[in-house]
Amino acid sequence: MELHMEVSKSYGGAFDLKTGFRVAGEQIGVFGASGSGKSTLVSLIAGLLAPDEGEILLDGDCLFSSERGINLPPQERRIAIVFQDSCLFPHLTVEANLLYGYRRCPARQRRIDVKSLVSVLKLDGFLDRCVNRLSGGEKQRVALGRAILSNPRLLLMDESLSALDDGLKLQIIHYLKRASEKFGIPYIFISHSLLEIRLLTDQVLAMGGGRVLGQTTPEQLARDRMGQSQVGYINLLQVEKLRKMGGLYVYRWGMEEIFVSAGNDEPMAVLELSSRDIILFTRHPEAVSARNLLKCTVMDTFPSGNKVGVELRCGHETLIAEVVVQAADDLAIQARNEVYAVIKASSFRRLS
Ligand SMILES: Nc1ncnc2c1ncn2[C@@H]1O[C@H](COP(=O)(O)OP(=O)(O)OP(=O)(O)O)[C@@H](O)[C@H]1O
Repeated sequence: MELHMEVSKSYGGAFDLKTGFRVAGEQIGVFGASGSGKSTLVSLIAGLLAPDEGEILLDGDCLFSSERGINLPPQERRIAIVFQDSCLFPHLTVEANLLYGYRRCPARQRRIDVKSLVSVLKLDGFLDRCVNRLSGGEKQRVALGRAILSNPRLLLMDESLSALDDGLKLQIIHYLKRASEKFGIPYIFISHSLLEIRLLTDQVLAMGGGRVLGQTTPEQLARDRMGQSQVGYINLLQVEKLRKMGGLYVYRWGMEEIFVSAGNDEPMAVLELSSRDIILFTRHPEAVSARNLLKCTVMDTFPSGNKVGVELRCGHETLIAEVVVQAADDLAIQARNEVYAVIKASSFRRLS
């Protein structure tokens, strides 16, 4: 998918969006603070709003051009949107909701097999049920299914996962990536959650004040924001449960065993760990109360605000820690040094 936008839109002087960018890829994120113009951008792409002037090209096809007098209506753009609120037809069943767009799509354009989509989204058991009797996460899966079945050339998701709890969010993220890859549907995912952007996209447009400020990777964005973020850089650890021991859960993380307070009995989990909760020692610390002591190699350091980020290699895994500039100087932390990372069992948060 390639999108080119060179547009301006003013809400009567209250807010101006003025932006020009070209982005190519299948899993694109739009990240920005509340009020930065993300939803406005989405509405312009979908045709729900018309720019004051400019041009929008999708895969070379003109969706809007003030110069050529082109403004394709939304239904001719073949772009589906999923909002935060699933916006289903309340009087229809799951199946009728799912098939709404599908039936309106000309038979020759239908390339998605309904059965396999229903199975990917794990909606098999719900088809006859009225959507009023579904949980929030189930409704959101139906909304995604309906959007995908409309066979769009592009799927737009505007804060589609914001209202869900972490467990459901991860489940849906998993479905979404599979569905997008399996059916070849590119998406643009809009969020103010860096975590969601990191889990779902591989490149990001950063928005601020009605402008696209730049294009980067989710990883780079997370590193750049580490110093100014209240929560630092959030490491995401894919772990496998080994056993329970003395009130703690023991997980396998790469080649390491880690001790975690907030575990559960699921065999797999994703754990969050803030860069702020990792304490670095240049020599082996004796007698520490923290349950996790990991021997690591410093791979790189990077500035982020008034902090220094430290990229650590721990077996085959990577961790990002942060220290203040003074500490980085005092400890002479630099690439290829060996350090010990000390982490309390209570510092991990379970996402799933
Ligand atoms: N119809 C409108 N008329 C006037 N101002 C508007 C209108 N719609 C949005 N705005 C303003 O435009 C700015 C951008 O709004 P937009 O919804 O695009 O931001 P956003 O980045 O999606 O925010 P959020 O993350 O809070 O949804 C905001 O200041 C908003 O108040």
